[in-house]
Amino acid sequence: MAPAQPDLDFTVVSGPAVDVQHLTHRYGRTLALDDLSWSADSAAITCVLGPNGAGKTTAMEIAEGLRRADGGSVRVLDADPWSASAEHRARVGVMLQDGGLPGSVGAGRFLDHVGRLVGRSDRVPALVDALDIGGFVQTTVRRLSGGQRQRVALAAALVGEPAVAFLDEPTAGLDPHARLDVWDLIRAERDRGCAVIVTTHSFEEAERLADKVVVMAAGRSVAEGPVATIADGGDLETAYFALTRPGHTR
Ligand SMILES: Nc1ncnc2c1ncn2[C@@H]1O[C@H](COP(=O)(O)OP(=O)(O)OP(=O)(O)O)[C@@H](O)[C@H]1O
Repeated sequence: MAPAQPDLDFTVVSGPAVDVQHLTHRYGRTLALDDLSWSADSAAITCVLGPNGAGKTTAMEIAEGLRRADGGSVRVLDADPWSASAEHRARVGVMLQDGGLPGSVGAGRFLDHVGRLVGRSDRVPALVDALDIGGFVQTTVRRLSGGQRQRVALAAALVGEPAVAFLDEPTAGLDPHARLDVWDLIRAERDRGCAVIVTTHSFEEAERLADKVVVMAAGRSVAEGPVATIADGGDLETAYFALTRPGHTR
């Protein structure tokens, strides 16, 4: 459960940390988002589930301020992420699906660089420890395994102690130990007050982590709520298949 009193000051934010309302987005003739609405609270983990192509990454990119929606609105920490200030962006952590890390830089050097950039070098050692990065800090990013690279990308997303963190499939391809480390870290971020938004294809991950689940299909939200509410006495997997089968409507 989320703690009642997070230790960060979020007094400037009223309502949800992330509020997506009636978003639409097209890529040419592909309708990627079709009247999508959902929200995510501070001090809570929101897991976004949905089939390939459901629009999860598109919605995240819009909320991160990397892409502009065709219609609808998105508010992150009470600001429009597309036109938000540098100060706002510094409060938002982003872990992209393909990492976006510089290949020729050592993992430790890269994290040190990001830590200095956001003025939180002090956070780097704890993240290196929590994600078991110590064994490969000297290795250049391009020589890291996929799972190691992912852990570095996650550390980089969290080093600034963000108020909102968007994590796109943070545990995909990780070994079971690393996955537990990442889950513990995500819970710790939630417990200090962060709104953590995680896209995943893992029912186990959603069941173990989520304070709230958003199920997307064909560019829309087809269910939103705690796992127990969505599963409705059954399991999440069964509910998911019923909600996301082709032709399903709310
Ligand atoms: N840059 C792009 N150009 C054209 N079409 C795109 C682009 N990005 C996404 N799409 C299309 O938009 C739709 C939504 O894609 P998106 O990547 O948002 O889905 P997703 O739910 O994140 O999928 P996955 O689970 O595979 O990561 C898909 O039909 C996809 O082919």
